[in-house]
Amino acid sequence: MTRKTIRDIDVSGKRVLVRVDFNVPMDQQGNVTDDTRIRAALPTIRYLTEHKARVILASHLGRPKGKVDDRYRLDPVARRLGELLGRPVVKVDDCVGEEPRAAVAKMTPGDVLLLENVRFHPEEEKNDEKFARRLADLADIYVNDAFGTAHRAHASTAGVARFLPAVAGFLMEKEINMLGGALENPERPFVAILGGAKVSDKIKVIENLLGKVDTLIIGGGMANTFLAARGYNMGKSLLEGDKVELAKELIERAAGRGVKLLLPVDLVVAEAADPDAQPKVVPVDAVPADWMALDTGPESAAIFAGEIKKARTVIWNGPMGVFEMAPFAAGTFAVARALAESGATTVVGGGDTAAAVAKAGVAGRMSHISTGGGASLEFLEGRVLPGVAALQEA
Ligand SMILES: Nc1ncnc2c1ncn2[C@@H]1O[C@H](COP(=O)(O)OP(=O)(O)OP(=O)(O)O)[C@@H](O)[C@H]1O
Ligand SMILES: O=C(O)[C@H](O)COP(=O)(O)O
Repeated sequence: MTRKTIRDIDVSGKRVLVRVDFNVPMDQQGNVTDDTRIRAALPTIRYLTEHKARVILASHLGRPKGKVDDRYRLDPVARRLGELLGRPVVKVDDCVGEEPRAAVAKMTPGDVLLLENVRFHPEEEKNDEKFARRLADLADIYVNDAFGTAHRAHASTAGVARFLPAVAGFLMEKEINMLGGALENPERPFVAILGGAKVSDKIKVIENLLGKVDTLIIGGGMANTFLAARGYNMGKSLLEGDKVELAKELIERAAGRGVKLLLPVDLVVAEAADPDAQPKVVPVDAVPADWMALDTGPESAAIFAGEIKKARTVIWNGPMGVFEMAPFAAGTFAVARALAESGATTVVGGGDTAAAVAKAGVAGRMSHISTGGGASLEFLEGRVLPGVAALQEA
């Protein structure tokens, strides 16, 4: 799945429309509270400005449902981007029509312009051809650097590529190389760790990974359904009763394929998911009827860490417990530290998992933290993302 990138084309003097994913969290006052995704797009923007392109950035923010909504305007993003670039970023109040056209006409090589939220137009999410053409009319070249939105077949992520030479930015390239490299060509042993709340979100990911990994570690809320499939009583734990049969099948499939499947052997349980709860550690066969499992226990964490340290490639999606609450964070932090110390190629996906790695203080020690939530999950399912498929093959 190799795609052409901005290195492969001449951008000098050209108007380059760059789809970025500036869908970032903001506070009530409209300040960007986490600029990770803006920083992640800087290498592409800097390369283009240094190579004298006219850089026209497009993004969505939130889900304004096809209408102008002041809460989802991109002005705070333009301010933050200007600070990070150390140069002014012109922001216009629409993404198509007269105002953007006039602003683009005024640009000189090396300038950066940010268009308004593309989702203020209902045509964006419908991947409307006319709307895609109107976006394309602003530019000579299209660059997709929005990996986080590459699983959406929208006008600015896919449709526009029909009308312009379409290549990947550096973030898109890195995401494809790191996630794709781990999946397609991993150094072995290859270990995948899945956690988070629910099995149902990640069934296709499990199925795809079972054909690729040497070891699959399952923790977090989703482990409860697997433990129930093994016959344990999970008390009041979060559990998907309708997925227990499927979990049994997946356990059998792992065995049939020679994949080592590791589930927790002990759990941190409490009467409620409460930061002031008085938790205790129990073996998996001793969850009290009125209690719930909220973290992977210390013995499990040690077993998981031992397996991770033997690995050469590790993919991780989904925390091992309710890490947002201190009494239930130890399992997740232990796994994060094991990745940091493993010496393996470590690829982390998912918004909550990325937050957990940062909270554990080891974000800088991962090989790659994906900027995609849904996009990284769909990638791990083995799907070709529409935003990637639309780009020219290398
Ligand atoms: N044992 C558990 N019981 C209940 N909830 C749990 C348990 N273990 C983990 N969780 C919850 O799972 C959530 C994270 O799961 P999710 O699958 O959404 O992760 P992610 O894929 O990294 O994040 P995102 O979906 O935001 O990209 C966390 O909020 C965490 O509290
Ligand atoms: O944050 C994300 O996952 C992406 O920006 C996509 O947003 P969406 O789920 O609203 O399409």
